[in-house]
This record gives sequence, C-alpha cells and structure tokens, in this order.
Amino acid sequence: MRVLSVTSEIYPLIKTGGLADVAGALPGCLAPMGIQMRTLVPGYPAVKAALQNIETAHIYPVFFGGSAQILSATASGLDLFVLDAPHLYERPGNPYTGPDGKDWADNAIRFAALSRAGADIGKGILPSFKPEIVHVHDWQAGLVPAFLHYEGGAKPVTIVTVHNLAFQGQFDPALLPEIGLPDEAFALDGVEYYGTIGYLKAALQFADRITTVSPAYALEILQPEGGMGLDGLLRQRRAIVSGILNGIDTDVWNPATDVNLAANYDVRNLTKRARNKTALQKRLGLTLDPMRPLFGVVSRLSWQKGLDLLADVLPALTAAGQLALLGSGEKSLEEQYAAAALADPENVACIFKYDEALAHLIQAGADILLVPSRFEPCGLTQLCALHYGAVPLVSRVGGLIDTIIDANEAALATGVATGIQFSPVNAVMIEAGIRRAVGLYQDKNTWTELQKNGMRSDVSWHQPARRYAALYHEALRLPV
Ligand SMILES: Nc1ncnc2c1ncn2[C@@H]1O[C@H](COP(=O)(O)OP(=O)(O)O[C@H]2O[C@H](CO)[C@@H](O)[C@H](O)[C@H]2O)[C@@H](O)[C@H]1O
Repeated sequence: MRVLSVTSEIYPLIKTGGLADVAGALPGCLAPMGIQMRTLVPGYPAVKAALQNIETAHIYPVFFGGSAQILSATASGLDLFVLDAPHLYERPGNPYTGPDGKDWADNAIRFAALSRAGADIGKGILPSFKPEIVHVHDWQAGLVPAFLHYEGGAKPVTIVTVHNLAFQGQFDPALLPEIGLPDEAFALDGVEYYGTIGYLKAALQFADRITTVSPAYALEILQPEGGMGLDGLLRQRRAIVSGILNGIDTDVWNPATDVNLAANYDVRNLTKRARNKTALQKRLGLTLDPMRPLFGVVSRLSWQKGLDLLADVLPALTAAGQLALLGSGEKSLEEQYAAAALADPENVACIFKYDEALAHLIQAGADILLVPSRFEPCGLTQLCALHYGAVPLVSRVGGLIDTIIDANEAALATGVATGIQFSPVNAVMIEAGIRRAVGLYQDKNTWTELQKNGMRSDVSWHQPARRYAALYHEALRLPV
C-alpha cells in the first residue's frame, strides 16, 4: 500500500512541536506492515540542507507566484517529496513566523501551495508514486481534501490527523481565487468558517477519515468545551472520527543507551538513575540534594500547557522540592519563570530554548515530570517520562487520561499505577497534585513501583502503527 503523508514539520529535519515527532516516526513504523509511506514537506532551508539522492520529480513553471519543483529525495532515513518553492519557503528561522515573531503574511499561500502539491501527487502527477491514501496533518495540509473534492474525478482516500485543534489556519476569503478554490467552496458545507477560509475546517469537512492522537481527545473534541468551534462539524461526522495514541521512538528515547545522560540505566538497575539527578542539579546550579524531589517540565510555553497556573503555585513546589524547566514560547511566561529562578536559584532553574539533549537529561534526572495542560491531544513528554522512570504528574485531560494510570488506592492495590492525575485544571488542584506526588515520593517502595510500572509500559509505536495500518485498510475498503 502506498501512502502520501503531507506535513509542514518532520523530525529530525524541522520541528516546532510534537507534530514533527509523529510525522517523522510514522513511515518507519508502518514499513514493516507493507505500507510504503512517502512524506511531502516544504523546502525550508533546514530541510533542503539535509537532502540526499535528490531528483527532480515534477516542475511547476508557475506556482503561487514563482516557479517551483517537487524534489524526490532522502534525508535521515526518510523518503521525501520536497516542495522546493524558494519564494515561499526559503526564509530563516521558524516555519510559520518571521524574525519579528509575527506570522508570515503569506501563510495562506504558503500552505495552500503545500496542499496543492499534495493533491497533485494524490491525483497521480508523479508516475513513480501514485498513492492510494493521502494522510494529511493539521491545518497546514488541510486544503488537500478540499482541492480533491472540488476537482472531482478519481481521487485517493484522504485521512486527516488533528494534532491540535487550537491551530485552525483561518484566512481572508478574498484569497479564494488565488488559492485556487472555486467560488462555490465558500459555503457552510465547504471551506467557509466563521466568515474566513478555514484550512482545518476544510479537512474536517472533506476528508474520508478524521483521526486525532488519543481516544479521549477524540471524544473531547465532539463537545462544545473541547471542540474549539469545530465540534458541530465533528459531531456531524462522528462516525468517521477516531483516536489513535502516539508513541515515541524508543531508539531515540532509550535510557539504556542515551548518550545525553550522565549514567545509562534500565528497569533492572534503576539505582544508577540517581547519577542523572545529580548531574542535572549540577548543570542547572540547583542545590545538590538527592532526597529533595525534583520536578521537571519540558514544554512549549503556551496557554495550552497550563504553565501560568504552575507559576502561581511555585512557592508550594519549592517548599518541598525543586523545579527544572526547559521550554520556549510566550514571552510573558518566560519572564515570570525567569523571575522565579532569580528569586530562588537553589530550587528553581529555567532554560528558555529548544535543547534536545537537555530534554533527555531532564527526563532521566527528574523524579517527577509535570504536565499541567488545560487540554492535551496526546502529549509526548509524559510518554518519554514513563520510559525514563520520571513519574508523570498530569492533568486529567485528553491523551494524558489515556496514557497515565493514576496512583489511586485501587491502582496501587492492583499494582498498575504509573503516575498522578489531577482535575480540574486549576492552581489549587495542581498544588494538591504536587503534595500528593511529594507524599508518594517519600514512600520509597511505592515510588519505585510507580517508576517500574511506567518503564514497563509500552510507549513505542508498535501498537499505534498497527492501528494506523488497520485504519488505512478499513478506509480503503469502505471509502465514504
Ligand atoms: N524546549 C524544548 N527543548 C527540547 N524539546 C522540547 C522543548 N519543548 C518541547 N520539546 C519536545 O517537543 C515535543 C512536544 O510534543 P508534545 O506532544 O508534548 O506537545 P505539542 O503541543 O508540541 O504537540 C501537539 O502534537 C502532538 C503530536 O501529536 C501531541 O502529542 C500534542 O498533544 C499536541 O499538543 C516533545 O518531543 C518534547 O520533548
């Protein structure tokens, strides 16, 4: 089976969040099941710099304001199609924002172009790769199903995966002709979305299957509270909505072999893990204290992640323990955490950048990994934490519900608990969760059991890959 994946990010070439991890992992984990997945990505500078075995697969003399080509290439073991359109993608820095931190003014065109190329490959423009399925990710690839719908004729099955319903890609309706959609598309049962062109809406309207990245989030987005304006449409199409959990790459994330750690360990020699806590405390200038519970955070700094609420209860956290936070994003949050670190450097350390190696050391050195998200489609950091023996302390939302088993009395009695959940998501309950975590941490036998249960959980892509394969087969049998 041939599947074209269309995404604006792919690990390890270009990443701003978890989407890249998933897009990067899927092809490799589907290959053993006979699924040949090739991925179409924009030709950002970082992508082009990594390419090998480059061939021109298709030339567009005129394409959204410049000339462009589709390159066939490989990079880091990935089979790629790269939309090489320098007038759209050859820009420094972040894929979505300019040096001033604002969205590129032509994002509507940049991602209409990505979708256009995806739709063209879907329709068989490349003789060497005619996909049966086009699997698109998030709003950036959301117009693929719409282009295929309005053009009619033979088309592949389309599947959209929503990694985050909060990012919807809404643009000026005046752009409709430039994007290449017919006037009739600007309708309630088309791409119109609250007076704008909605790229994610378009995908949800026209894709043959809709998935999101956990079963719990798949239910949450059907409700007005979690649907972010799209719940009505999702309810209408609920028969084709499902949730498939993410996994993590257990070769990249393996505490037994991870070169970023001070000491490697596994579930059978967990005592060695302590050396990573010391190394982390040393590196971040925290007081060296093996007994003090060390909380870790690895996250984008955004409203979604609930870190403003955590900031409000830092005194309760530092009364009992320490915080190592790695993240970047909203400036106001960075300022808040920078002030907290300045006020109590022995207990609070905050690093505001993207640092893959430090993320690994935090997972190996922290006792507790905090994820206080307001909503969380799946979440990857709590999966890494489970695998690394950092006990996750998470809000009871989305994928955090599906991946963590709360250490309640029943779960402790049956020996299945892997973490701590709190609900609802507010400062009072985060503080209560912190107190519960500290209490459990002081009971060494219970704590070790939580760590070991987590490390034995299957967080790999093994099961998720089987579910995607089953979905592909089901969708091919029964196109809607
Ligand atoms: N400063 C930093 N330095 C180094 N690494 C950092 C970092 N900040 C974040 N990361 C890494 O980036 C990734 C973030 O993935 P998440 O799934 O946790 O959240 P995100 O909201 O970006 O993803 C969205 O898409 C994914 C994928 O589907 C969903 O799991 C999620 O719920 C949804 O919000 C993780 O691999 C994490 O380790």
